[in-house]
Amino acid sequence: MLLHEVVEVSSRVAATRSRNLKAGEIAGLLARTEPEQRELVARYLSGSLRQRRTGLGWRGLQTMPDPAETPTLAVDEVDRAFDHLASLSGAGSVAARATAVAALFGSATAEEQQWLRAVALGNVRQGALEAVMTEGVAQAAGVPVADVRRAAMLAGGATYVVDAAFAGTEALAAIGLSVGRPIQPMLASSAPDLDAAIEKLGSAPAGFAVDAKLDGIRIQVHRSGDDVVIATRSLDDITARLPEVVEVVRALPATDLVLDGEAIALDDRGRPRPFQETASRTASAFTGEARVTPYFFDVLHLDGRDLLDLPATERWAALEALVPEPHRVARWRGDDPASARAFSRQVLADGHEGVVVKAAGASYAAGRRGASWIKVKPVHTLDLVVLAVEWGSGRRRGTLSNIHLGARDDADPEKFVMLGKTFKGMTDEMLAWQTQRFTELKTTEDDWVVHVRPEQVVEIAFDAVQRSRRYPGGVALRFARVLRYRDDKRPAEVDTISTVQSYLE
Ligand SMILES: Nc1ncnc2c1ncn2[C@@H]1O[C@H](COP(=O)(O)OP(=O)(O)OP(=O)(O)O)[C@@H](O)[C@H]1O
Repeated sequence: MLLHEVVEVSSRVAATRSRNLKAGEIAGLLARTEPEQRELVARYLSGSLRQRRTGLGWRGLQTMPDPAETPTLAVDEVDRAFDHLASLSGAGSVAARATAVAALFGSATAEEQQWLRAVALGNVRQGALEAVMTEGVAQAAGVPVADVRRAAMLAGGATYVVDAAFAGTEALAAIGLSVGRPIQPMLASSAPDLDAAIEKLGSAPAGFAVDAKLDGIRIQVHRSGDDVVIATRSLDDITARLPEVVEVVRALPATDLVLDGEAIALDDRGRPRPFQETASRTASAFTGEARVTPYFFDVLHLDGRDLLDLPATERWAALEALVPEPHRVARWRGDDPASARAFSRQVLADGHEGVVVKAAGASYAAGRRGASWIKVKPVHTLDLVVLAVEWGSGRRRGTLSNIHLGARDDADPEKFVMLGKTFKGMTDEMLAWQTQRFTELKTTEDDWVVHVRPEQVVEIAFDAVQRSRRYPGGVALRFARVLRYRDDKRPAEVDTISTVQSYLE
């Protein structure tokens, strides 16, 4: 398969708003791909490489060699070139990398160069969304989409189950949780307060739990013997960054296990430190010193047994038997709302960001945002995307400071509606980071506003949503401030304009 075809299909997928057409384009290409290249082509269509690291940064890709006139690059050649790039290290690697980049990009047409550059930097806008990819794979292989979806959640994404889908429904059904391979984490829906959350659970006969919601980073930990793998919410491998978590997990009395939890930096008295300190240990751009502590809230596999489909009460009992209390999330269990409320107040008094209410009878729904986990946070927050940023003045001269915020259009996941701006809540470290990040994402610049590709997700706290004629969504945020940049979320996952409007008083 020529790269050219993948690039063409990617741009057609990006150009249409229709989910059916997108899935149809993907299905069409996969159906005409050689079997041994299908998985790779699916990866490329989703905007990612097979190689987790390439050693390439935007500086090394700033200038491009003259493009080729006609497309001749094949996808397996591209894959081999990235394998080679990923293998370069040590003395002489800078020169070797430049040579390899020149060879690869010099054989690409202008359009292919653009795509290769974006994919190498993790910036492909037209990367097919997981849901569309799932549909495309199902269509191409002629199997039910639900079967592909289930397998994809357990395998870490639809692109990993392409071969199984083409082998048929039995091969898909045989895909289970495999220790060492992260699965899509279960997500929570939200409710404005505890009573609403309990009501949303419905008449759950088995009762419910209220967990402290720790404001750290999600960790999924796999252990097989002494081998430990730690993955983030977006399934990135951060094992090497968290040796103290590896140590805790190695000490547990089991051989094989998969745990779900949160890692967080705490102060001497056990209260959460500001989120930035946890982030400074886990985000690639920072090198923080703070020690983090793992707190687990679920166990998905234990010594040869998958626990995903068991009711939560049984998984919680297994967790209690396995993980000592200092490494478990504070949890209340029962069915009395008054006592749940008292626990929830205590959690907030201890400095945590909220609670997660969980149905006791529910299985672990990998990759789903369902009604079995419901989060309640007293501070309103939204995940939004940065659309543009303004050069700062005074003390902030020379930095990109005031960010323009966008919510997602309800109908079109690639369109964003401007909601307002904020320059509040940014630490000096964040300002330095965002100045570089938004320079990389720049599309155009006028006077003092730098417009950027809408790719960076930011979590914003606010006091209220007001009606406003100033912005196209008809609403504006009151006292919006930056809580953090979120590298574990994609723009297609940010809050929609109707979610923002639902906060109108
Ligand atoms: N006890 C807990 N149980 C489940 N999730 C928890 C718990 N404590 C903290 N969390 C965090 O809360 C998140 C659950 O909310 P959700 O599924 O909506 O993810 P999110 O979009 O990352 O949410 P948020 O931005 O509120 O952290 C988890 O991803 C996890 O990182």
